[in-house]
Amino acid sequence: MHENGVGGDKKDRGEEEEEDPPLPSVALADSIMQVNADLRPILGPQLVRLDPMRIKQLQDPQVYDAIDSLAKLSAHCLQLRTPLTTCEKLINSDSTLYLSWKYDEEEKVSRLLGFAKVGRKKLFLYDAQMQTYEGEVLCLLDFYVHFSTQRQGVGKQILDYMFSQEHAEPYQLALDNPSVTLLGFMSQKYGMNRPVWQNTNFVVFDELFQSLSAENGVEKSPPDGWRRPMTPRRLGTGMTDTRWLQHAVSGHQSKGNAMAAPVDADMTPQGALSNRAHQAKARKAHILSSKPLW
Ligand SMILES: CC(=O)SCCNC(=O)CCNC(=O)[C@H](O)C(C)(C)COP(=O)(O)OP(=O)(O)OC[C@H]1O[C@@H](n2cnc3c(N)ncnc32)[C@H](O)[C@@H]1OP(=O)(O)O
Repeated sequence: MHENGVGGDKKDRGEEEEEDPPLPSVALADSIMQVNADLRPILGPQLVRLDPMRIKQLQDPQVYDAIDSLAKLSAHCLQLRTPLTTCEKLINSDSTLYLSWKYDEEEKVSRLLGFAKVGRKKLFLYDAQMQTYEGEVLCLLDFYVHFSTQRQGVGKQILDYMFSQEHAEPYQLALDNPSVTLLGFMSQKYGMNRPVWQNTNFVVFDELFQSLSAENGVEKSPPDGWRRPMTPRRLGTGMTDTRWLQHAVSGHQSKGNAMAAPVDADMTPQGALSNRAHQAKARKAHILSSKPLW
């Protein structure tokens, strides 16, 4: 987690270039996100907002285990050694978990389908013209839908609910080191197809900066907590490219990559297997070598 709010070192996400153990089988993975109880009295609706206080109040080891297990699958999918999300970490954080789950009346079990973890972070950002911005941004820190349930609309339901609860629009969301799948999802489901990579590995969308710029010749005032330097500093040539992760992990290994979104996913085995920490380093090296910063 990035307690300093500026992206942080990827080491704290547990990213390693070591080989990971094989993915759990579908049967095992199915059983670990399942709770043999009716969680309706505990969780309430099937889309639920769990802030740290609410998670603490759950006081239900079965629910904690199920959430932790789903978060482990998320980490495994992204080739991270350590999960980004655990109930214990959540209780001691200022992040919020949005959880989708359902009760199976026939089998009398509750199943966790997916989650999104978000938090507000103070970020230092560049737009595509290398103007600098500083502000508190809603960040998507971990997002996963169980692989048996992907591409059935659950992810969109979770984010729609999250946006309504956080009173935010999709363009106001920053993505923490997103996968190609997530970039495709944001493009396809929310029309967000102009990502601006930050050297902290966060991605924001160009629309965020557009929303702050002049409209009809009138400068819009920035939202609360935002400031833009009065004299924007121009760095280098003043231009930067939209950068895509060339070899990013593209969702679950058992799923196809075809999508109707303009995302340049690498389909080679090397691309699929290489991990995001490596790409982040390569991208940073490219930025530093090709664009003089001062
Ligand atoms: C900041 C971070 O958390 S980065 C990590 C993001 N998480 C991951 O990449 C983990 C693996 N992927 C997932 O868990 C899920 O696919 C999520 C969370 C990205 C999306 O959840 P879903 O329930 O699948 O989303 P939903 O069904 O609403 O939308 C599906 C869209 O997502 C994208 N998508 C989902 N899975 C895939 C895939 N395997 N290949 C390509 N695109 C995909 C596509 O745009 C797809 O639209 P389409 O099916 O019409 O082509």
